[in-house]
Amino acid sequence: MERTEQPSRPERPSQSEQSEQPGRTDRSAAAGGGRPRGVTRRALLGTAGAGLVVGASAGAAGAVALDRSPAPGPAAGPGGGLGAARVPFHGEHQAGILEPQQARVQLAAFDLADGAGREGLRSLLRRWSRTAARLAAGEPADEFENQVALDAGPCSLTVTFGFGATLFDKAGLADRRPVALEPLPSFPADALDPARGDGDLFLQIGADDALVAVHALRVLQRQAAGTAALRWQAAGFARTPGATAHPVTGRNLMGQIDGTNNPRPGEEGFADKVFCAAGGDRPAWLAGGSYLVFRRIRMLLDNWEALATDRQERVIGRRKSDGSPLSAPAGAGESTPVDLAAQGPDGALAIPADAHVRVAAPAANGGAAMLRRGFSYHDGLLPDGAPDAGLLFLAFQADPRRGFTPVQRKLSRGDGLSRFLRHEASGLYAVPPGAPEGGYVGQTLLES
Ligand SMILES: C=CC1=C(C)c2cc3[nH]c(cc4nc(cc5[nH]c(cc1n2)c(C)c5CCC(=O)O)C(CCC(=O)O)=C4C)c(C)c3C=C
Ligand SMILES: [Fe+2]
Repeated sequence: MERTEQPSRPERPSQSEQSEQPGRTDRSAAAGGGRPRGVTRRALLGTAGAGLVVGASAGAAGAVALDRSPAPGPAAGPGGGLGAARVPFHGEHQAGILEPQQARVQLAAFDLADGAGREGLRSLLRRWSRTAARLAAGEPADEFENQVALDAGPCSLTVTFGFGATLFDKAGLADRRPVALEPLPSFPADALDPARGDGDLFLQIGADDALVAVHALRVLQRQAAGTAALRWQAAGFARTPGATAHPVTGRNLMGQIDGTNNPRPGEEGFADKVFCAAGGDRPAWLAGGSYLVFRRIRMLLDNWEALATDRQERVIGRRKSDGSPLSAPAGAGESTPVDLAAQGPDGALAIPADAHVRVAAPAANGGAAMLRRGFSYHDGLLPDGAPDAGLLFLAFQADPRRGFTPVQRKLSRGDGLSRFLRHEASGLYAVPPGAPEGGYVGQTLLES
């Protein structure tokens, strides 16, 4: 049975469409295009009382809880409702950056085969883009369709492509490698396994259904045969839409509300923090693109869970219950601004000197900022019985030399949270701009 187009397939809204907060823009608006053509706000929000509901305090792209419960009517049923939500593949920026995080993610990196060269890369990127666009629109792949996800709609599928530094030499593009794609420095306590990081080509595949994401990966992997081989793969998850009674920013496996203080689309300076511009040492082909830092960060959950809640909260600087900063009264809510100077009745800092939010804050790092979009992972137990679980940290930024690197340098030295973390794999990728209709991701690199 083939999946068919639904007559009234709702588009998946951007963060701003969900939050309805003034001053925010949706993915296309951030790209200067406004709401996707032909999609009304009503379609984006679903019918009254059903569909998409958003919290006022949501702060993070990808951290906004969203009720995508099926709307009544013709879109319900197989591929309808939540499954019918779709994110257009084409646009100024690639999909999977500004949209809310889906419930599932597959991350994968590939290495280019010897001899594939520039032509092999171009052909692969064309095929991958075509397939990603078809799957995101709810159409079957036009090659290697294995019918694994036949009954499902696109479930907000996004496929985001990244290029590792090693790609450029192999594809005869060394002169086009961005300077900012230089390897990340090693940080104290890094315990990185290169086999689970780096890679020439990177894919972030997000969907609200695990099978839809795995299906996309499988098809893309088979299309790469002979041109690029899978180097590593990781599966992650975030909160499933509709899992909470009220929209709340998602939690990580330490139980913290994670993603509150992300840069927000529509805020002044957002694009400068997240997207690349041309000029200076910044290549024109990457304008409108971004850089993605990936870190596989294992959490020492047995140690963490042995800590009393009030001590856990002092490690972060925010309460577990509602994410409110320790500088504000309990119950103030996660959107309450952090006051790093606030003192308790005893005169001590309300947010401890080594609290994660203090050490990571842009104010403490010369304004360094990034758009975090991480997913949890839980891959069973290690030989010593500890959970192999943590965060697939993903952060988009305009320049890692001004974003991730200075912040991680500081965290690795003075962050109370780092006692409970192990950085086990790492990757840095240039994320090209989005492709126009009829184009492919990477075209600006390969054809300009
Ligand atoms: C180098 C960058 C960062 C890494 C690595 C990192 C790992 C990491 N963080 C959490 C949990 C939380 N982080 C929070 C805030 C926060 N984290 C970073 C950067 C890195 N985190 C920044 C820039 C910020 C925002 C700081 C601010 O401006 O206030 C929070 C608080 C809620 C929030 O704002 O998101 C939590 C919780 C974990 C568990 C983790 C590694 C596993
Ligand atoms: Fe953090």
